[in-house]
Amino acid sequence: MQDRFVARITQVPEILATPLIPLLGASFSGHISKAELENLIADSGMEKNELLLALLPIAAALANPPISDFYVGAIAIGRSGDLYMGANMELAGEALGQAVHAEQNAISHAWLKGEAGIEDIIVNASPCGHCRQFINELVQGSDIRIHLPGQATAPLAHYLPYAFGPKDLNITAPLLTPQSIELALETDDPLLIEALDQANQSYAPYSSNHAAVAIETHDGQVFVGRYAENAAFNPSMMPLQMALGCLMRHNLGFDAIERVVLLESSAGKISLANASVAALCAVTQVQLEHVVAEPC
Ligand SMILES: O=c1ccn([C@H]2C[C@H](O)[C@@H](CO)O2)c(=O)[nH]1
Ligand SMILES: [Zn+2]
Repeated sequence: MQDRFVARITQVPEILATPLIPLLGASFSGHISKAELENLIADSGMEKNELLLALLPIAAALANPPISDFYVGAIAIGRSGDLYMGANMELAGEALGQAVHAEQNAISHAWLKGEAGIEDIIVNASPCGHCRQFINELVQGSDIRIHLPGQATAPLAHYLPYAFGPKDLNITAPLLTPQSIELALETDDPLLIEALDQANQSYAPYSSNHAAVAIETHDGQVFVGRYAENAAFNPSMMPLQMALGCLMRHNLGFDAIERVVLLESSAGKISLANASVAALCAVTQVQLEHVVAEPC
């Protein structure tokens, strides 16, 4: 079991901790497959919703909150039935607006793994207004079931009545709808090719700035983030933060970073370069490589 789970596992009921511990080895990064979940239900004898809430201390253990020291854990359940954990990530020394909420990290985790819909979100603290707004941007967002400790499960519409959302801006394909953008770039650099592939799956209906970040670590691993815009603009999730969230889930420190590429469209009404440089400076001295690709 990884060190970060040692203290947290004591908060998990023993009937669940026993079958869970073998999953929390070195490679665990917050993903539990549907089959693994079914085994946990069978082995623990716990009811599913009770078990999901009982997993939250493990999700919270993925957090990196150097400013607040407040650990938020979230779990998104994809249409496939797989579980995707996420936790809050704060960038020490940078503007608070550069932080990522646990719910956003869990949702982006599911998106990066190919989920085209989310059925349930489980969180250990009441989701803030910004997260409710972010969830409302998702495919069938108002129907997503929200599970909180001590509360009856209710759809997002209960937590965000009279919502503002994509439809107000005439956008009919919400976030998680598979995207197939066609940006092109002449390159044989594998990191740029990965960034291009991810940018082509990014969600930018408001600015047309299809964008992605690819991070290479010293040991050659690659972590990616796609831009995910929100109708209310400010809750949008930046690709750099999404990729840093992957590093965090994989238990890697920011000192593992070797290269960072931001690739964005030449057709965008905005650029994420300045904001990304500011966020990146907070975590590493590695310089941002900024590449612009042309729509085909
Ligand atoms: O819905 C919420 C509310 C807050 N936080 C995080 C953000 C920040 O890191 C810390 C304090 O607000 O908690 C979340 O992750 N989700
Ligand atoms: Zn929030």
